[in-house]
This record gives sequence, structure tokens and C-alpha cells, in this order.
Amino acid sequence: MGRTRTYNWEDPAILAEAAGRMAGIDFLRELHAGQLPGPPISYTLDFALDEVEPGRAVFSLTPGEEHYNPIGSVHGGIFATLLDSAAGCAVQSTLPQGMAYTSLDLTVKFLRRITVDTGTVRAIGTVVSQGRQTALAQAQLVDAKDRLLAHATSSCMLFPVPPARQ
Ligand SMILES: CC(C)(COP(=O)(O)OP(=O)(O)OC[C@H]1O[C@@H](n2cnc3c(N)ncnc32)[C@H](O)[C@@H]1OP(=O)(O)O)[C@@H](O)C(=O)NCCC(=O)NCCSC(=O)Cc1ccccc1
Repeated sequence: MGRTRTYNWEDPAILAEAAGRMAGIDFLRELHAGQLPGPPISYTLDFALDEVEPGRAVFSLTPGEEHYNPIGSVHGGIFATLLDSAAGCAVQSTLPQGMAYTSLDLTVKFLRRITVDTGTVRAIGTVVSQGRQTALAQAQLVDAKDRLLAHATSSCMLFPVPPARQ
């Protein structure tokens, strides 16, 4: 008998509209407090924003079988999703109202495999450098013993919120 999993999510337009009219840190704090619905990807993969402060964001995930690749460990894309989220939200946490961002790239180093036995993992993102048009962020994926599981750097593009989203 195969395993099954069901989940619900909220209309992503609610979140996108809020992101367009709020300062990054206020948006992320409301997300963290549950005053805004999580993004659909957080329900799909079952991970959450744990901490946020200006220039730093932390996400956590407890690995399950549903995250596995065909070779018996957590798929690299799960690592990358957590690292992209942490690095991107670290940048977002510094943006004033009216500014938006998107990640331009993500360079990931997979240092240790993750399995269901690894336990909860945390992706800690911080801003390394911020300019007018781009920001450089990095993120570390660690286990409960703070062992480094993966590392990523990401460049983000900064731009005014498009009029349609304001
Ligand atoms: C193994 C290596 C790549 C290289 O390690 P090195 O630089 O030589 O360093 P070191 O030897 O110090 O090892 C470090 C730790 O690793 C442990 N360990 C070593 N060998 C094995 C082993 N054979 N099996 C189990 N564990 C092994 C080793 O005991 C140590 O742990 P410890 O300190 O004792 O507790 C390591 O960096 C790694 O596992 N990275 C994560 C890669 C990863 O998870 N990628 C994403 C998933 S792939 C994917 O999804 C793509 C895909 C998609 C679709 C379909 C198919 C595929």
C-alpha cells in the first residue's frame, strides 16, 4: 500500500498583494506571526519561517519520505528550496515599502546527505552585500547539532514594485 499525503493552501494572490504594499520586514513578521497565509510552496513541502530580523531569515523543515529522491535521501531540490527561501527573505527583510526583489541565481554546495533520521533542519539566510540594484545573500543549512549540511549564495535583483502589484 502506498503512502498518501493531503494538504491545503491559500490563494497566493493575497500574499502577493500584501508584499507589494508593505515594507519587507513588516511583511515577513506578519507571515511569521500567522497574520498572513503562508505561500503555497510552504504547504507543498511543509516548511516554515521560524525567525526573521532585518538582514536575517531562518526557515525549518522536518525531512519526511515525501522529500526523497530515487537514491534514498532528501532530494537536492529540497535543500535548494530552503536555501533560496532563507537567502531571498534575508534580502526582502531589508527592503522598504515600494521595493521588490527576485533571486537571479543560487549556487548550492551539498555537503551532507539528509534523511528522515537527520531530524529538523534549519536554513539560515543573511545579507552579505547590498547595492542599489542587486544584493548578495548567503544561506547555511544546518542540523540540530549545527552541523553544516549545505551552503548557498544567491544574487537578488532589486526593483520598484510594479504598478499592478501596488
Ligand atoms: C558524500 C559527499 C558528496 C562527499 O563527502 P566528502 O566531501 O568526501 O566528505 P566526508 O567524507 O566527510 O562526508 C561528509 C558526510 O557525508 C557522509 N557520507 C560520505 N559518503 C557517504 C555515503 N556514500 N553515504 C552516506 N553518507 C556518506 C560522511 O559519513 C560524512 O558524515 P559524518 O561526518 O560521518 O556524519 C557529501 O558531501 C554528501 O553526502 N553531500 C550531500 C549530497 C546530497 O545529499 N545531495 C542531494 C541529494 S542528490 C539528489 O537529490 C540528486 C538526484 C535527483 C534525482 C535522482 C537522483 C539524484
